[in-house]
Amino acid sequence: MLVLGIDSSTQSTKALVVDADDGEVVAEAKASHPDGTEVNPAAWWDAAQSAIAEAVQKAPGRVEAVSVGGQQHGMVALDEQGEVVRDALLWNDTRSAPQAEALVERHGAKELATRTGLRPVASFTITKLAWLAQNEPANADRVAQVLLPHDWVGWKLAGQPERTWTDHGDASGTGYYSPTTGEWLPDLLADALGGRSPKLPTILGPGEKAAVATLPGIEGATIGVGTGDNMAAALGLGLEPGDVVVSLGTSGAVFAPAEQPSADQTGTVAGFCDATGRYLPLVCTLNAARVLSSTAQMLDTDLEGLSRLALSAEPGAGGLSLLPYLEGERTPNLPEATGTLTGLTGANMTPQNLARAAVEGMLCGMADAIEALRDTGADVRRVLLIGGAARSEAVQAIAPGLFGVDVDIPEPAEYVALGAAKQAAWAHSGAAAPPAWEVAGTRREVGDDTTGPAVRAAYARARNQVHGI
Ligand SMILES: Nc1ncnc2c1ncn2[C@@H]1O[C@H](COP(=O)(O)OP(=O)(O)O)[C@@H](O)[C@H]1O
Ligand SMILES: O=C(CO)[C@@H](O)[C@H](O)COP(=O)(O)O
Repeated sequence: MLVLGIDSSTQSTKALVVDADDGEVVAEAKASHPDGTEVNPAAWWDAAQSAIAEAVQKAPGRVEAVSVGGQQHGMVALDEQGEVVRDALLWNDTRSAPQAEALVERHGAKELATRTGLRPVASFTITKLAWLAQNEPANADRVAQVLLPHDWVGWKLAGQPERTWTDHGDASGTGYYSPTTGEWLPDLLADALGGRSPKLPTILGPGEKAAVATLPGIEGATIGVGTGDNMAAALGLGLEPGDVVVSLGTSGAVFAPAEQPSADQTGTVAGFCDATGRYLPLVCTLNAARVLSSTAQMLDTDLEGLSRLALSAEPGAGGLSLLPYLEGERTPNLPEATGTLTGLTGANMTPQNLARAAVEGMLCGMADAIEALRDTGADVRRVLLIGGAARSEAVQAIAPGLFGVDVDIPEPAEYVALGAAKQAAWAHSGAAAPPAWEVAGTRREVGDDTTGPAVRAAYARARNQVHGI
């Protein structure tokens, strides 16, 4: 039996057709999304249709089930007719930072963390709705329903039926959901939206069937509940206790499976749910893969060239440290920040050192995130490195020393789409648990580079010097 997994992430939609017996990928396709932090969801739908049509056309048989993993938190506001009220504000749009602060002031960080598992930052949906209410009240008046990106794409696959739905994983990134009760918190939603109370999607359980597809090429296929992209990656990787994932896409996301919900009132660790009925504490930065592509552009080279340059420099980049806050930052919470390069001298200002500082700077943020997870009780026995920038040889070689732990690099693959495919197979089977597919070709890089702590200390000094933290 064939199943289809969709990853509707920040930069693109990926579609994988997978053999449900063993998880083998038999066909795949990809279509780009526009740049920017506000996007008309129609662009995701165009990309989904194109990637699905191509993948299905290459597939050796009929697709029986489909599921969508999507970039988390994006605000998809719909009117009474089901039309989008305005472009979606994405997880990496920082305009709602003042509204995040105001929510914390009004309710208190402890109360919000206890109720929602989160301390609001600009990424979370609730702050975007508060921004809408304050800045575009006429649009806020038209909001009849709020969905997340994966909810919306799944609903389009089903031909926009009366019922909308979501899952616990993606719901846990809104700021108006309780990970402890598994229910919406409509009072917080109404509070953010200036007293307005739009409808919310039905929250379905992890392996449930949500609907049936109407899209030509996959008509009649079972639609699984879908989830956030990080929850889908966790499902695709089949994580064990002691595993921590570092996902280097547009965002740098670090997460680990957990049996209990978490509530970090400092806001470093977001207390999300996963896609299996458990939990997924997660630390996220706004600056990962694009730090490397921007640096490559600055050095007039490509991503392979950047990797070669970085590997030809000494650890520590001759004394350069890059604070890579190119898009502002979420962790640490510095929405207005820009990037900073410190330690420049006439001798160290080489392309090699600049390339190395970019890779080290991005990875130092991930190393801090691993430590933050450890501080909340996560048992870090190995790190799995995934996402677009995990394909970089320099990243693969430099990460273990900075993380101070062995790093496993699974065969480069689309683990979000694979997790979505697994969820589709689960929904179609009606089984109590998802299928256990093996992750292909994992390679280990050993974390025994003794220069890592000094590089991290230099990075921490630079951050303290520039931002006082
Ligand atoms: N070999 C590579 N080295 C560094 N970055 C890479 C490499 N291959 C892909 N990328 C980067 O990965 C990013 C896309 O990763 P992906 O995980 O698909 O992102 P997202 O899920 O946010 O859409 C792009 O920014 C791209 O430049
Ligand atoms: O905001 C978060 C997690 O809280 C991001 O991880 C988004 O879910 C986007 O993911 P990518 O497109 O970068 O994979």
